[in-house]
Amino acid sequence: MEVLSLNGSGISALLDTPISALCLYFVVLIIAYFTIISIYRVTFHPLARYPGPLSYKLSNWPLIFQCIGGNRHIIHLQDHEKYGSVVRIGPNVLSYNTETALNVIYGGQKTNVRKSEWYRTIDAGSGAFSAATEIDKKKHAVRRRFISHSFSTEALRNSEPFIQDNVARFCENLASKDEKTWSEKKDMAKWCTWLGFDIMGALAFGRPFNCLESEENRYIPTAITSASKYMYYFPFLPAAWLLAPIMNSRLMEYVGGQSVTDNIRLVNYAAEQLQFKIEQEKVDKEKGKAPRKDMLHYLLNAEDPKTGLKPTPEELLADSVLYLTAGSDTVATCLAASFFYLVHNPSALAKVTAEVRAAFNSPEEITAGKHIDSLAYLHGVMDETMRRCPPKPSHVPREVMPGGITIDGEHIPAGTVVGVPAYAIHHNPDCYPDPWSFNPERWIVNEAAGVSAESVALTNRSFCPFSLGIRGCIGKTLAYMEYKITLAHVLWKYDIRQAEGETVGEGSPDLEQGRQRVDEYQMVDVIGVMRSGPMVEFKLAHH
Ligand code: HEM
Repeated sequence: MEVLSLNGSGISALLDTPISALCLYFVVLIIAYFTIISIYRVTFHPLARYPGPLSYKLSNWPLIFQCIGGNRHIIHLQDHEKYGSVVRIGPNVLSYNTETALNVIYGGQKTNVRKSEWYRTIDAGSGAFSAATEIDKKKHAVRRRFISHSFSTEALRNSEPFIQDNVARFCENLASKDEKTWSEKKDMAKWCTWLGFDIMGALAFGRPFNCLESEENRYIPTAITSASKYMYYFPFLPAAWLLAPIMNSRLMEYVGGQSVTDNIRLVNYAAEQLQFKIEQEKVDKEKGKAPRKDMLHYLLNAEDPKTGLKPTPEELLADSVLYLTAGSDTVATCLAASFFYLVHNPSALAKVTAEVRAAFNSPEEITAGKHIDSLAYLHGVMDETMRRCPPKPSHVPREVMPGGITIDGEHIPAGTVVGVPAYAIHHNPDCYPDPWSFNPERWIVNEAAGVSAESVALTNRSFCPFSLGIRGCIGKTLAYMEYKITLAHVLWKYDIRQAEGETVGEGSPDLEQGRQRVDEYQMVDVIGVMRSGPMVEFKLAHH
């Protein structure tokens, strides 16, 4: 009774307090809370001794603005240039740019990290984690086994005709059949995007998206990059995981604008493709017809041999979105960037063209396999492009698990988020001497030209466009296959050049710091990459 009466008097005292005084108490409480947190973060926090700008140590808001601004990769690089090989880029986040850190954080199967909380909200619109966003290591192992069927040797073999067919359409659309004249200029960012998307439509869902010929579905690749922007910054918002259930709601659309709308359109589009594929499989089965063996076929029929589990409908949707996004835009970025670097580096263009034309007598000979794999300069061009323009240029963040890990000789406590931004390490002169030159030769051992086996080994050890280890890209072999078949076909068939007077895709002295190199392909970092140009002309080659 006494307690009740005390509470009663406490409540009545509270009710008697004027609103203005209550507001004041509230404001004082909030200020006190943030002051204490801020002091803790810069003094007693376990990461307090790591260098970095004060604003990064206090909150994640600088990261949020970097994601929205599209310059995160440039800022990471500048921070490393200023503060050294390890920088505190958020209250709880460390960024590294050494090859040793890269291999400790991502490399080994047993590395003591997992994907960070940042991944938790990305697939909220699908109602389940995708294989790429599942944080729990055991659950991820099951999901990886599900999707691995889509990337098996058999699946890759089945993929090649779909790739060849789309590459042939790509080549036909690039130039007229009149061999005497140069074609109209083409914006290769757009054309490579449409190609990447058409290939993924055929490979994943068995459905022609026809972006190379028709406007109808071209809004989807645009929606992918726009939606990425939203998914990029959203997880850094305070209590983002609480907002996850309403991530794709009308309210968020109202607050977050076009990129939220595009995220909804993307998920709906993937759901439609998935439904189409499910029905197609049903009809084929009823008719006793062999199913079309595309990536979704393998996923729909996946069963984990260890647990007997099958993907749930929500997981199928999340992985459909994943295939659509991870598989199309990445390869498209690399292709467009290769065209940029080739037309800006005539000697590299001449060498790779000569290599491809000497290797094949006709386009029909350009197939996946040992012969194309042996073209060292073509590989050098692809790897050098991905070094300069990694399609995921910033952190793919990992959280240290209980027990901590040791990075570059220092113990990092559990709960810390760590990562190596690809763009920063790919331009670290300790790993890549003369990092701002486009130099495919650095990937090819040639003692006479001063490229030693050790330097090529370091070049490879520091290379991470696909990330590494058990959470690295499962589509890497497929991506290389698409990439090299496309480049080889175009270079075999056409002479190419940058359209006269065109600068689309280049940096400029008028732009902000980090975007001033004219010969660097400009990326807007939105998890993936938004890009424009180069503007390229084509002419049939003489054989
Ligand atoms: C040049 C092209 C590509 C690049 C640079 C690339 C890059 C990456 C990177 C960096 C990751 C790790 C992401 C993270 O940790 O957050 C990743 C994961 C993944 N990629 Fe790729 N990717 C490419 C092409 C593809 C293709 C063609 C596919 C096919 C659909 C694909 C499917 C995946 C999947 C399913 C994962 C998640 C793997 C897992 O967590 O187990 N990627 N990719």
